[in-house]
Amino acid sequence: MRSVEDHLSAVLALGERLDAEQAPVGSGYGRTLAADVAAVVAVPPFDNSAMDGFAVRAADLEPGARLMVVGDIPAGATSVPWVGPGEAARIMTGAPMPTGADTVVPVELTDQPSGAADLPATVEVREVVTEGRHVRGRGEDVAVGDVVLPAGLRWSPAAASSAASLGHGTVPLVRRPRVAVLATGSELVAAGQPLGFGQIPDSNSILLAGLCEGWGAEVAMVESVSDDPAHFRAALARAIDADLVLTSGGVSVGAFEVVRQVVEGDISFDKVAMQPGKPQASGLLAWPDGRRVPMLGLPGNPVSVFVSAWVYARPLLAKLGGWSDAWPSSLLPATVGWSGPEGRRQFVPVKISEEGVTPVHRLGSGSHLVASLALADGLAVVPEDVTTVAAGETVTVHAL
Ligand SMILES: Nc1nc2c(c(=O)[nH]1)N[C@H]1C(S)=C(S)[C@@H](COP(=O)(O)OP(=O)(O)OC[C@H]3O[C@@H](n4cnc5c(N)ncnc54)[C@H](O)[C@@H]3O)O[C@H]1N2
Ligand code: MOO
Repeated sequence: MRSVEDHLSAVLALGERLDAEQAPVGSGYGRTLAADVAAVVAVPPFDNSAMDGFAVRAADLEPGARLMVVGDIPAGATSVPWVGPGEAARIMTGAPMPTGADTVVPVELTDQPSGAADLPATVEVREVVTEGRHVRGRGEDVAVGDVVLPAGLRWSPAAASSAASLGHGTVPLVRRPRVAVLATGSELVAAGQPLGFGQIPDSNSILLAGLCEGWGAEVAMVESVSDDPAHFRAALARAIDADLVLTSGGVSVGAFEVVRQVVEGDISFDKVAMQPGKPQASGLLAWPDGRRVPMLGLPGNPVSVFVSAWVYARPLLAKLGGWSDAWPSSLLPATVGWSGPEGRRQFVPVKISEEGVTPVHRLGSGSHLVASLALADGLAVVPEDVTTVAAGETVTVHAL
């Protein structure tokens, strides 16, 4: 049997980071910045006032000083007056500093009323401030040419606002990986539809599509197909634009394993030393146009799908999309004991609480226990050579 690490290496070898394209700064959240972004304008772009008040010369300031008001400077003003000795200009927050002035006295420290008021002829300074106070200098945050956003940054609203402030309208973002999800099984019925004998609701396609979207991929196609090879072949042909094809089911050793029947050869079928998730298919699909596209064939059992997606699909998508595949873990005590298989790494969906971790189902890591998955906020990992976990023992737990 293949180790989890060996299978992960094989999976990660299937793809490279996708190309980047220029995208408007206010779009593409979750995608990865492909190149360093430097400031093309200074931040702030000009000396401006940090307060509503009066721009003055510090040399004129003393309690009770009365200054001549020579102009009004709202934010957005395209010209500014000259402020000479003994003079002041009314100025608003964000407005450009007038030449001659070096300091701003907030309106509250003068004899003038706050709020909408006519421009006064003179202003009396009641409280003195130090030279340069309340002036935001050009480039004091960032100078032109400074690299502020490093390549590899995951795009976010904060990054977008920063890029806009640095003078950019577009930035190079790695293309979002497009995923095609194909759930196989003749027993599958769409969610909410009545079940005939032997039928079950298709939950895997919903699970995989949602997980991939949450990790930052674009789900380009979600289909449920029967175990008829012709149906599966036709569905695969519709997935031709995907960067990753994810299937569920049909990879084991039964008589009607549709995924195996259609793609074995290009795709390899392996037994991986993990539970759940033992049968795994992976490889490059060969499209008629000559392109080779990664495919992961996950086992059909719902918990196997969940675990396999977290352990293999998530890092491969991270590699395609250019973002980090870090998966934080911590050591936490088990609140109850459980057992696991010998020679296979066990992944147990758990609930994390103050006391420690508790399997979300009394049957532990059983691969068909789909209903309680929703309660899991962690995946406990029990090493291959450990077959029992006792209450109070610590286990490694990944956050979900
Ligand atoms: N003789 C052996 N039989 C099996 C072995 C083995 O080693 N020898 N391995 C078992 C393990 S472990 C797993 S996991 C499964 C994987 O089988 P498949 O990937 O071929 O999956 P299916 O047989 O198609 O389905 C398994 C199970 O999951 C249900 N299922 C499938 N698709 C969905 C879906 N979209 N939504 C909800 N549930 C789904 C399906 O009805 C089956 O109950 O093989 C074991 N057998
Ligand atoms: O390995 Mo299967 O994935 O136990 O259920």
